[in-house]
Amino acid sequence: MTAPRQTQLGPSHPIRPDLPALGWTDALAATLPPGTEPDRVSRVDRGAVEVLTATGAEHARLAAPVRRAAAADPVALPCVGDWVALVALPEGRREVAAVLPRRSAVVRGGVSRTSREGLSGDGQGQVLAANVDVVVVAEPARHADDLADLGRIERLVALAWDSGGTPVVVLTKADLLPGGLPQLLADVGAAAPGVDVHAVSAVTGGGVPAVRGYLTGSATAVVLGPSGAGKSTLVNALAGGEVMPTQQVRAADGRGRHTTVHRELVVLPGGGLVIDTPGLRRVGLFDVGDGVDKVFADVEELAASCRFADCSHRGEPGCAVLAAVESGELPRRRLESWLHLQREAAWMATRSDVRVRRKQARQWGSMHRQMRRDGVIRR
Ligand SMILES: Nc1nc2c(ncn2[C@@H]2O[C@H](COP(=O)(O)OP(=O)(O)OP(=O)(O)O)[C@@H](O)[C@H]2O)c(=O)[nH]1
Ligand SMILES: [Zn+2]
Repeated sequence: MTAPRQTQLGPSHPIRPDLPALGWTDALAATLPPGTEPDRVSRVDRGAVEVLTATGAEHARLAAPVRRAAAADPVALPCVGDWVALVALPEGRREVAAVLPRRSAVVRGGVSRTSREGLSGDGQGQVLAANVDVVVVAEPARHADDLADLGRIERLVALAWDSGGTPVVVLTKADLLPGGLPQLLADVGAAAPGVDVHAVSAVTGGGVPAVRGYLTGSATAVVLGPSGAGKSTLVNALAGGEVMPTQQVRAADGRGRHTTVHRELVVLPGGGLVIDTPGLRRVGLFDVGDGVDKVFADVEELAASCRFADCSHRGEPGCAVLAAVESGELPRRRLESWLHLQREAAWMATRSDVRVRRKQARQWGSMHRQMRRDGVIRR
């Protein structure tokens, strides 16, 4: 967190006692437009958000400037975990006048219909969660006959690093793989160097306290992973009760929808917050930073000692990366995964317009100026 700045808040925006528990800080308070009140988005529905208040959840519409900004760039849409500035409307309802600056955001690309190699053709991104401290990458230790998908873990951990949060890999359903766990933990550790890896089981409860350990104070975690990974089950285990319906429960109620539909922010009774998300199918990189380099730090190090600085690691003489593959030190799968994600990251990085707009969306200043022009807020 940057150095908190003391601000003078008028009587129109009193800070309710529950806000710090939701993660409200002096640094955020310093960005709150005059005449507005802060709240944290717990859920997003088409064109409206649900915010957490001292007395429960409240729906709020988006003010015109927010709608316009989102039409130009979906990244500007308020998202679960966002802090928003609300203005009271005459009819007693409240409206989202601005999205406050995000200190972290999990943004995925590749969500548009026009795609090239499965990547977003128009460079638009989608914010999956905002203001998270920890990004839990949930991957089943075992799913049917398959073991955890290391490539999917590498991709999601790269996305997590680029969010500004700290990735943590959680291997779920550990009870389904009693004998093979130590080897799998070692393999996952090698696929995500420098990242904590935990095995959890909702059946035995094992590993859940370790995950809860990340959620002290007002820390916020988001759980990402494929459908059926056990994300909602994990959120319930963390909350110590059925706050999110799981696939099992949804199947039992016979309503036909077995997966989580909304991203939702859950306040944990013992402190901390966790965001449950629907299963992810395709996740493109978007806000490309050094996430891929971090996930493949070991391969980057090897590549630094290739004979040619521009080695493509495809067969040049003196290639240290291929030598490591041949000696068995580096799995070929990991080399392919690295090359693939590097290509994708390079392609996204050429979309400079994306980076510029992304930065704008992070900065609330432009939206604030627009709101003043539109008379949504005074001063
Ligand atoms: N054996 C075992 N089954 C589990 C465990 N965790 C979850 N499951 C089961 O796996 C299924 C999927 O769990 P969910 O929590 O609904 O999965 P999800 O990741 O939230 O799925 P989506 O909502 O579709 O994204 C359910 O039938 C759970 O009972 C576990 O630790 N062990
Ligand atoms: Zn090489």
